[in-house]
Amino acid sequence: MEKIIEATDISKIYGSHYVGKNVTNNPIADVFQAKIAEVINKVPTTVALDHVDLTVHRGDFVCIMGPSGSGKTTLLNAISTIDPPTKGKVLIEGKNIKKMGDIEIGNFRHQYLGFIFQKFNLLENLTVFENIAIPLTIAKTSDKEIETRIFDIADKVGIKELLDKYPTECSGGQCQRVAIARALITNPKLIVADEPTGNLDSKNSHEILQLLKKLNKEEGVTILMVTHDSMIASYAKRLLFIMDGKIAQVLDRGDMKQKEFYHQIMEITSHEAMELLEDEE
Ligand SMILES: Nc1ncnc2c1ncn2[C@@H]1O[C@H](COP(=O)(O)OP(=O)(O)OP(=O)(O)O)[C@@H](O)[C@H]1O
Repeated sequence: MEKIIEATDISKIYGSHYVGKNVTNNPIADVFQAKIAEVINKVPTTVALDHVDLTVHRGDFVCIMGPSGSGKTTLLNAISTIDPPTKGKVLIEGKNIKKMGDIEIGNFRHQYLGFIFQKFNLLENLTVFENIAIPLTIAKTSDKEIETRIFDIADKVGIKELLDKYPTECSGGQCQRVAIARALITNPKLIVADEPTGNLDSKNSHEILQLLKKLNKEEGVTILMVTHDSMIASYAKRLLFIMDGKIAQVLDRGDMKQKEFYHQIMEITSHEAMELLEDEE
């Protein structure tokens, strides 16, 4: 199967160690540099990702779960060009993202990736139509094509009647559908979703996941999603549990029914929760 993402041995270290180099031949500058090193090195380093390997194939629906601070968002950002890893290699469609310049990264994101965030990130002074059109306008797509594509995608995600409204006139669930339409409008190879239902109630969360599932099944859209919610995670085909920056466990759904998969996920997450509880006296 075709590989969309191949991340090999990636690590992310925040607050890296700085060594002042006495290369200036200027004693005042050298003292100044040593002082800077001293201050910077007081900031503790965090190993947010620790030698992680991850491969995502075309048509996958992968979910990343794990406790708060375990490195879920860092992993998502590291493999989606938002914040590259400190060490290791990330290939998207065979292209090494570390070797790209800013302009190339911008074009690459536009061409290959669609982002969905918890906070929707819609522009409030633009209509729903205009919000979805943003990526196409930037790519100088003709007005006629923009219209055709927006009507098509609006139909697929169920927001045809909202196109003339402003985001402030839409509900949370509707706003997330708009954000999904905007993410899909360029036909990206990969949808990257960070807690896409974090701002929604459970009914809307399930509707959004049904939509993502349908897009994955019927349109072959590849999805990589972070969630802390076991029920939401049970929509995925593969689950990665991350712990202290490492992939601690991988769970494949295979032929399992969603309920059965959910029970397996619950078993793992409740075990984690149990470890946080103190024994009774
Ligand atoms: N920009 C940053 N600078 C320094 N440390 C950071 C930065 N971003 C994240 N971290 C640290 O890296 C670790 C992983 O953070 P990350 O946001 O990936 O966790 P997470 O699993 O997504 O957490 P949550 O579920 O709470 O959103 C944490 O210890 C966090 O404090």
